[in-house]
Amino acid sequence: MAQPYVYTVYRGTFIQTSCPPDSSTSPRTELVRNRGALWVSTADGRIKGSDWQAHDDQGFRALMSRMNWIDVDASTTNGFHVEEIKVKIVRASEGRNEFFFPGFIDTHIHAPQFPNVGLFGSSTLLDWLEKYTFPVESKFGFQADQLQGKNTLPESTPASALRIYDQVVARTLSHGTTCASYFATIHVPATNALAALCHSRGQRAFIGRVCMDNPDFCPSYYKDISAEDSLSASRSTIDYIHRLDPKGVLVKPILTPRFAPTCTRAALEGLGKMAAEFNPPLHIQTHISENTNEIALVKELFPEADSYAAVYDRYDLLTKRTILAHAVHLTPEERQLVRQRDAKISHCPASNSALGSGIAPVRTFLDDGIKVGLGTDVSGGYSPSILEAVRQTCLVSRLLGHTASFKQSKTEQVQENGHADKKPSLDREKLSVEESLYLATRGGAAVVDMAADLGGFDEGMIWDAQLIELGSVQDVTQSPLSQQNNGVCSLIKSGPVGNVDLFETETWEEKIHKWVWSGDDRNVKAVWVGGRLVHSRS
Ligand SMILES: O=c1[nH]c(=O)c2nc[nH]c2[nH]1
Repeated sequence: MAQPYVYTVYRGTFIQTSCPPDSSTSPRTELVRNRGALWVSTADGRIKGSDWQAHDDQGFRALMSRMNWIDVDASTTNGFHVEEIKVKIVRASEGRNEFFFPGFIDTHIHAPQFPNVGLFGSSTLLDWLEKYTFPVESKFGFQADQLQGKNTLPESTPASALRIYDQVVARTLSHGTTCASYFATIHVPATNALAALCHSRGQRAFIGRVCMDNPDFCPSYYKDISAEDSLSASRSTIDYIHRLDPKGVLVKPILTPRFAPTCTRAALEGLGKMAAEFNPPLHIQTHISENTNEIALVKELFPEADSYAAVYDRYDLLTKRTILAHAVHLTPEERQLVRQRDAKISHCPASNSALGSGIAPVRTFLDDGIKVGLGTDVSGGYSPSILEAVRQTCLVSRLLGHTASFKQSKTEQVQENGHADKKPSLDREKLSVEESLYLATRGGAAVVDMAADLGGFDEGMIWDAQLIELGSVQDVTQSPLSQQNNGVCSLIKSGPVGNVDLFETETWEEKIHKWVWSGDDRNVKAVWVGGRLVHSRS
């Protein structure tokens, strides 16, 4: 039987990001590396302390003895003294280039679209929704005609839906995603099942039942019956999640008007009121200004509003707990409104490229003081990996300054104000690896309103973390080629992991760059959420 222990003590290298990549006046975002020990309470999963002197065996022994700790795996029952505190030790190997890194936060992902990963052809947002997305999401509940003559209750969930939800949670965990803000579907039972799966697998999650009650936009086979029905269905998932996790330790509800075109005014109004009813007010997530045809449609559907952002604001849906996905084409006035309301932006570069939506001006958001995190946006996005989102964030930021619309907006600013907002320079728009990693961790934490708890290794933060293994230089003495002579072909335990090739000529910062550009889930050796081991690569 496992022996109880008070702390888990993590030993090895810890890497995290430092200051936010906002404004030219603040210091550059950097990676911070510490070597030593950090301990986490098994009672609440929070970081209780660290000792960077304990980076070698002598320093670690000194720490163990100073703290009166005893290794639970090395101790025997009769060797234990009352005053000793039992700890479990988890070690990151130097030789294998292992390090602890904060868990990734996916601020925008559609769980039911997981079967469509990689399927989007050459569609753009509105036709993609019709052709790929609504059909796959509609299968998460039973239609009335499917129920006829069958012994199936309308409140049940198809087995295939449960399988997909289980798969998406397992897959994102394996990529180091410790927290995700999920869009589910309109179906209450399946949405509740997603919440229960995250809870049992141990992934931190925001779960949103999607509201879509506008009969003029939503397909007849996939829509809420009415605004009233939409609100009461949302309320029932909220109640369920509050019963499942009363303190919201791991799983929380999030109101999810899909986007303005799918919602009637009555539904938007009801959702804004519902968010404010709770203390603290509920989180909200939606899409905004992803695609130019979508923006034109919103203008047509809501002629009374000055802008797309103003539609949400009108119904009190722009709050400090609101996550706005995409925001590719926001106007300066909309950005100002978003900033005033302290609403947050989920940047989804893979999806924006895949659906040809455009390039979001992340540097401008940050200059404006808007908080930004990263989203995979499965399945507009083709990958469930936030590491891929980090890569794409860097890449698209290098192209932004070259686009005609970007150059045009800067020219217009000069014509209007006599100067551009910031000196237009191609380099200015570029986001570095360090900045993108910041957005994937601390940035995401701010977007889900948990900046004090997640995204780093500060004392008091929750241990949501991943153990990354880059591997080592290929050991030629172990290669099958070198062993041909004696006919032995043993398993190679040294050498690279996945696609990351190291030559030991790299600085530690360069190793991180190699991880970002060439790494994947093969490099994720273990993942913890709230101190609980929730994934390990076997
Ligand atoms: O990328 C997106 N994915 C969606 O499912 C969606 N719905 C509205 N707007 C959307 N954008």
